[in-house]
Amino acid sequence: MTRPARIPDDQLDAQLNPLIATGWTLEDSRKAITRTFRFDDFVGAMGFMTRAALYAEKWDHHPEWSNVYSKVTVRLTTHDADGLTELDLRLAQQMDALV
Ligand SMILES: C[C@H](O)[C@H](O)[C@H]1CNC2=NC(N)=NC(=O)C2=N1
Repeated sequence: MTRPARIPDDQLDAQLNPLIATGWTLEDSRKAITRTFRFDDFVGAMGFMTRAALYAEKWDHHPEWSNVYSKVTVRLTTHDADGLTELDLRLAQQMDALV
């Protein structure tokens, strides 16, 4: 399968703007974005992870994430491209749409 290329650095800020607005932050030398999602309880957090996981599988693009009770911390990057690609932006947008 063809993997998307890393988004050129001079285009990154413009493309990330809508995600920065919802709480994503750029990290790791501009190679990853992270956001912490907070829910009412563990069931809310697990429901989010379960729904997001279906998109991760469908798009063959998987988050790095951790869960502590009602909190889910997500880090998105494309390992194959060693940086951010459109797949990360798409998954981030989808996660935003789930909350
Ligand atoms: C073989 C398989 O398509 C690859 O390993 C996929 C799976 N999921 C992935 N997820 C992420 N976040 N980055 C990748 O490079 C990646 N590669």
